[in-house]
Amino acid sequence: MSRLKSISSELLHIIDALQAVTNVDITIVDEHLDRVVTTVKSNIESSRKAPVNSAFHKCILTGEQYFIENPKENQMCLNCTNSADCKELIEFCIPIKYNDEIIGVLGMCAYDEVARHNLLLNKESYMNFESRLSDLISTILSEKNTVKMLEYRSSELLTLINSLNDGIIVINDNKDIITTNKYINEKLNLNINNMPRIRELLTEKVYNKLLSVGFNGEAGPVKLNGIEFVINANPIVVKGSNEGFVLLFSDFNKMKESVLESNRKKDLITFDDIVGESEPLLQARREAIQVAENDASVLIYGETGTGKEVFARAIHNASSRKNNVFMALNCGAIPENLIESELFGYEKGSFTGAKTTGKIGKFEICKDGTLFLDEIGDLPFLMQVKLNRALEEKEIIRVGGSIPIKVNPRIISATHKNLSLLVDNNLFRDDLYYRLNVVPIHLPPLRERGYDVIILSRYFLHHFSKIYNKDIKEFTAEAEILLLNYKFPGNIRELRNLIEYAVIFEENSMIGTESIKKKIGADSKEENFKLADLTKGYEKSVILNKIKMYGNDLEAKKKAAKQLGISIATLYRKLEE
Ligand SMILES: Nc1ncnc2c1ncn2[C@@H]1O[C@H](COP(=O)(O)OP(=O)(O)OP(=O)(O)O)[C@@H](O)[C@H]1O
Repeated sequence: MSRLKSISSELLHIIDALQAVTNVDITIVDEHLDRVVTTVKSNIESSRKAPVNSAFHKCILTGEQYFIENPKENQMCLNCTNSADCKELIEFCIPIKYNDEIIGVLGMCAYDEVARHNLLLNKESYMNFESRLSDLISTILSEKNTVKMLEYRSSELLTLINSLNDGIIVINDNKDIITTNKYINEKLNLNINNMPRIRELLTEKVYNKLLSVGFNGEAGPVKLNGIEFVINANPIVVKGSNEGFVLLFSDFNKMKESVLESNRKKDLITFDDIVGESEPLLQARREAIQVAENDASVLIYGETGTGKEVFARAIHNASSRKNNVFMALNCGAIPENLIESELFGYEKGSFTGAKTTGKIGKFEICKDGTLFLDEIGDLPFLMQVKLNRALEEKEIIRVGGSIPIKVNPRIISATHKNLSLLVDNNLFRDDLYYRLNVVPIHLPPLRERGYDVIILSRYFLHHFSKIYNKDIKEFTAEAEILLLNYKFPGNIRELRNLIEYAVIFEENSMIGTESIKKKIGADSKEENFKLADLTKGYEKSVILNKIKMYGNDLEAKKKAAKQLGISIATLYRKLEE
């Protein structure tokens, strides 16, 4: 549709008014010569296109005005396709411009002598009318565009809020419901023709909570129509004044479920995923399996990278809480002033930098799940008091809030520090220590796990070969000896990174010492690689391999020793070297 046609009703008003003043007939055609509006009553005149090569046509082509006093004889009209039937006694064509473009023509035509006389008399003033006419039409078109844009934006917004998987309720300053989306209508059985007031929809407690924060913050979870919602209110501010509020209703269980889902996807770790056969690891594994079933607090001791979080996840996944959330918080990695809000959440605006909506803390998110507090030895003293109180009373209060919230997460904590020493030196509260240390589990460092280094190395080799699409299936004997002799201060994490590196850079079909040395060369001590040490390490790995094959009891070990042609005493001595 041409631009002029899109404003035809407005144009009709204009030409009616013009005709009343000028007493001449007025026609407006668009750039295709289609008549958009006309005051000419004759059906034939008003319905057909303006003729080709007419003054209208030329006006569109040139953008010039044409005043034709004697249409029948004028040179201009000679080629006009309508010249034979033309009934006009005089004609004046003014181009209509919009953004410097000719989008049509306004034509004034007289069909009787009185009108002709009128037009002639006012010729000068009509000639000056062009720019005002264009201005008028530009204004109408711009307004039309704005309205169109607003209509588009509003249906765009409506489509957007209706496609959300959260509920939206918009209320005005009087707290009347103005707009709702499809989701909340369905979940709360709302009828758009008979909306309750927001106060009737929410519980009194939640309504008052939102009111107390000026409908600019979070409330809930609240059960509405059987669903638990967390409500986030935000003001709609127009030129500095509050015109209403948008309330976002999020399904609390879905929020929890999404954390669960990401946990599940990330690593559904079970005890079967804990690789290793050394006695200290098996011992820790046995204890963890035993304690997993009940809700006792577990404190896992171990150096960095020994698998404390892996154990915590395996315990959670073997417990009755496995279908609830598991969350980890590294108490040593979070600035002291943020730990409390991370653990307990905060109300809107409780501190500089706090989100305007407030935030749920980890305690609340995994209130029925497991909270893993890593590096618990780094928890600031004041937070130890608060944590102890939360565990004792099974409730928390958000930072900046006053309402107690019931929570009951299982706590698994971990540390690489000697907590009882910290307690002796008054650096860790004893009451919290006893609460957390119900079942202590000690994870051995890799250097005390003997042949596990090789088992883990092979496990990671297989894992990364698949990931990097490499056909590397084993290590050379020298590479295994090198691994057995290295001390791995970063434990399993370091070993894992080392094997990943070696898989990426190895060009042969077996991982050799070169790829490994490239990574640990700087950290490893030269003497580790003296021939005597390498031989010892190799002997040990061969013996451990046999033990793995025959078993760990005395009879099996005797059999292994016989196979290797050494006495049982030599076997033990070589294992201890
Ligand atoms: N028994 C295991 N079998 C396989 N992989 C393991 C095992 N234990 C740990 N890992 C891997 O080693 C890395 C370190 O493990 P994790 O993060 O659990 O250690 P951590 O003791 O919690 O470390 P930190 O004290 O630094 O937080 C991870 O990549 C983990 O997947």
